Amino acid sequence: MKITVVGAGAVGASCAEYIAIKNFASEVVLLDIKEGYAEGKAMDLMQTASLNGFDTRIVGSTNDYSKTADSDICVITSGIPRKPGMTREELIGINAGIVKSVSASLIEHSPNTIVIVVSNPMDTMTYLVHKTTNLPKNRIIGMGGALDSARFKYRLAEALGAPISDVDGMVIGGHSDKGMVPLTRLATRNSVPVTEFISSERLDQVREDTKVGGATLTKLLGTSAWYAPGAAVSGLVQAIACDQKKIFPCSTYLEGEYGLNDLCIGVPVVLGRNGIEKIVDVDLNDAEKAHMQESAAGVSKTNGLLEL
Ligand SMILES: NC(=O)C1=CN([C@@H]2O[C@H](COP(=O)(O)OP(=O)(O)OC[C@H]3O[C@@H](n4cnc5c(N)ncnc54)[C@H](O)[C@@H]3O)[C@@H](O)[C@H]2O)C=CC1
Ligand SMILES: O=C([O-])CC(=O)C(=O)O
Repeated sequence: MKITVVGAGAVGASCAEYIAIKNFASEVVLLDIKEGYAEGKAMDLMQTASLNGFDTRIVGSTNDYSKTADSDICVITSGIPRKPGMTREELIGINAGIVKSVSASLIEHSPNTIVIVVSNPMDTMTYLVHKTTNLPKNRIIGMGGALDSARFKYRLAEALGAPISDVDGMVIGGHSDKGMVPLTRLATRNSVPVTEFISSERLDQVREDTKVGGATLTKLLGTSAWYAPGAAVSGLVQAIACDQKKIFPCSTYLEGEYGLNDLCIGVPVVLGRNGIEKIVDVDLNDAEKAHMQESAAGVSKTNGLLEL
């Protein structure tokens, strides 16, 4: 199993590290445009192999796509991150050009690959890959909901005073400060609805804290987060590589599902060897449907800024 990660920055390197530590891939190619940077990160990571007990070979490349040839899965993290006070949508001007050229180069060398898009604004970048490449839609996956759901579980556990392993919950919708739809109604603590344990006011606070999860970290760090994003990507990569058939909320191209059309947005999907193997239809109530519609309107507005 060969995996390429483009962008050897904070998220790309974290992603390569988690993939290697999980030890399911034979090779990870890290590629960056900055001279020597990916080679340096790859060497540093390889020097953790005997310490962390993995056999995955991590190879660095300065913009040489021949090294990525025949990758089973390609992850795109190249592009600029936001600074405190910015929205993800403000990154579109620079990142659209990067994602368009990187995806074309990747597919030229790995025509059968599955692409995971991470660069922001992620739903719009996923849509861009859908519109500008000939990959089938099951092989274009946007990562956002897996991370947002992990943050939701962190906030739920905090509010419940429970271990994170006891809580379950999912965030669908757009990967943006306003567009996320944390499904509080369906969140559980060991199968019991969380509403049995906390007030609706506290649950509203969990929802709001989850939605601004990325912005909160960006304010603290001066740039956006990387550990949880890297771990979330590695979860998707593993589900595909190991044909796990796990459900994650991912950004995918919708054609009528959830009443939405012609956009990529986060909905639950089954991930396996063929990428997105099924879109799971969750029965939403009227308020949740309205939040999804609002979220979709925001994503479509950003998509409208693309020069396609
Ligand atoms: N979807 C999600 O949940 C998340 C998305 N992100 C996004 O991921 C992206 C990367 O974030 P970080 O790793 O923190 O940024 P970073 O600045 O640490 O790394 C980005 C890397 O991309 C490289 N790069 C730029 N143009 C390139 C090109 N044409 N070809 C190859 N490499 C190129 C840069 O040299 C840099 O090393 C940002 O757009 C950020 O907003 C970050 C966290 C979560
Ligand atoms: O907040 C950001 O800009 C990066 C990101 O998407 C996240 O961490 O959720």
